[in-house]
Amino acid sequence: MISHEIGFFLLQHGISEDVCEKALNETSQFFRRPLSEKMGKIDEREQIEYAAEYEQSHQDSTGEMSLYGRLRSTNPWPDAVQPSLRPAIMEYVKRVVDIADQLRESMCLAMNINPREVDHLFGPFDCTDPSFWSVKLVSYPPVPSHQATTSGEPLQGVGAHTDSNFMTLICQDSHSSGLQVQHVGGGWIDVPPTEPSILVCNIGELSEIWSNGYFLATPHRVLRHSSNTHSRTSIPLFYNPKLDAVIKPINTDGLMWHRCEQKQWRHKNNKLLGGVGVNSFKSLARSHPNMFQRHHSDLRILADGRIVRRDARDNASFVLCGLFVAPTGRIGDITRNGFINIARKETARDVSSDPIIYKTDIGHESNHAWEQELEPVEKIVLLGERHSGTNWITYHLQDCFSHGIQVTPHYSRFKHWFQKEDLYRGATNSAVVVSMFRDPYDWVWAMKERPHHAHDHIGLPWLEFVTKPWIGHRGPRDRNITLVPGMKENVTCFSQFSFVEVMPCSRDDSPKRAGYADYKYELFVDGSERAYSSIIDLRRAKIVNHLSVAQFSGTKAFYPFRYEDLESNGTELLLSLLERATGVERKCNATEPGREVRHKEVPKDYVEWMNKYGHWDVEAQIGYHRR
Ligand SMILES: O=C(O)CCC(=O)C(=O)O
Ligand SMILES: [Fe+2]
Repeated sequence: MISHEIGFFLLQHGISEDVCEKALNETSQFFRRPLSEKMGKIDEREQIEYAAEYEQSHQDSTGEMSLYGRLRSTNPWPDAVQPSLRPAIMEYVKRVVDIADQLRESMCLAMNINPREVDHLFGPFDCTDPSFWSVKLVSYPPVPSHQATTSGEPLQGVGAHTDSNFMTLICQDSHSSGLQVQHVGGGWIDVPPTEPSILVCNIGELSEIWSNGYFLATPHRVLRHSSNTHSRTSIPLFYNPKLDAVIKPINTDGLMWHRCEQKQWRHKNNKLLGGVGVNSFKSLARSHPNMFQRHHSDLRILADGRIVRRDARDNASFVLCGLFVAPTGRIGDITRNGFINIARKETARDVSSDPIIYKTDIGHESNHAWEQELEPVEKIVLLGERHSGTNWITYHLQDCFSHGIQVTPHYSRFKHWFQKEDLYRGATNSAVVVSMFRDPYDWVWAMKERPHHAHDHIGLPWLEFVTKPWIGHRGPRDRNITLVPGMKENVTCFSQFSFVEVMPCSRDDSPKRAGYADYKYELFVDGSERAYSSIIDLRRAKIVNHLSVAQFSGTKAFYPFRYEDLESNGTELLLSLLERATGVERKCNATEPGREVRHKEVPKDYVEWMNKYGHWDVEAQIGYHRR
């Protein structure tokens, strides 16, 4: 066995080739059916998943059903549209599970242990408590010509991941390629298309736990090559011990091998879980977060992969896989804790009330979740406009977390500015973002008193300040840019703004003024070179923009907070959310609750003006209302 560095190998299996071929043919026939029959929609890959069937739900010894016990269910086969699918796949599963049983014996022998010592962890195929296998029928559509890049770069089929189960055996397409395995150096090795007489085998995380690292779960991915003219079909069989089995490391003292370093991509929160049931349930929740949320709305997954019942606080708001999901499904629902729920776009289609995925599903969603699982959280980012308490919180968070993770006021741009998803793509792959807001009456007044960056607004009486268009002027450098044809369109200004997004564009046109920083006015985010008509409109756009950061692909968790709540409730909630999301333990004390926030003393007619002209629909999304 050579699975210490790369847990992948090809196996000449000896089952009748007919069995694999039939299963592959039935699978590709199924995926050629019209969408209505497949009950899904095409994305990077289409998949349909079946698992070991159980007669009835299982009660554990305490009389209460374990949470993962919900996995015990039956499979809805598409017998009505393709009756030949079920027997072909079940025959395949049975034969491949048998091979997996034999491989498991070989693994025991390789580690000098008696195979009979682990028999109790696995169950015969046809019994009431079988080994918990699952099988995926997968089809990766070819790259459509309009998506093909000129360089022929492949598209993603499945992002890099390790399998969480014990061992995976795959009968795959003999024509179309795509599967790749990562070697310890980080590069990728192609698995060539293989004949049906071959099974591609790979070690899963449970084997890694069991063998104490002797066998390694190895990252792999699937690419969609534009050279593939047909869909690539594959049928991974995920072999597992019994659902109730708990896998513990064996004693490997007598074994000699070169132990690989823990891979960098394994985030410390992505713990290897030895319980087969909890591990499988975690995998389901992470691969299909939306569906999990829909069918198990009383549960939630913690950052470390454990699934628990919600407690009272979570009824207000919770984080699933780094996404904010509103229990009410509404956007901008403010909770007592002072943070808002933002419902992420739903990409999953509805499934029946069946608690487990046995229907065609969308690959995209699961790919995304896998990537999240593999990428460590890189940084805590703090965003917020001027005068929103961001400095205080940045220092506090640096104090608490810098020993374990970077805390920074920069995301795609510095904290105050409009954020843009496609800037620095790749540079920030996984950030936990804290976005701060301040009471609109106090914020506008504070800006009036000290308009950082907005030098043309210094020293104005309040009415003039709030009604003056939010616009600056360009300088000689900017004017030169406009004189050169094509330059304005191509130039990049400071903070990665384009020319039409900021005034001025050139750093030389942006003088500093003591106490007011450099001169800079942001224009409309839509690139029309229009200015916001006042600070109120700028504020509205900024709130919308900073909330949209929750949807950025690099945002793994998003916590909007009102400055006033942090002051009066203390920072305990924020710190515990960040600990959960990053896995880094704080080295500081939360601030004490009970600090009174004193609002600014402002004239009555200013309040009336704000009541009349503030954008209260958007303010309500972050929990601010008319006085
Ligand atoms: O399609 C394949 O060949 C592999 C798919 C895979 O890695 C998975 O579903 O875990
Ligand atoms: Fe896999």
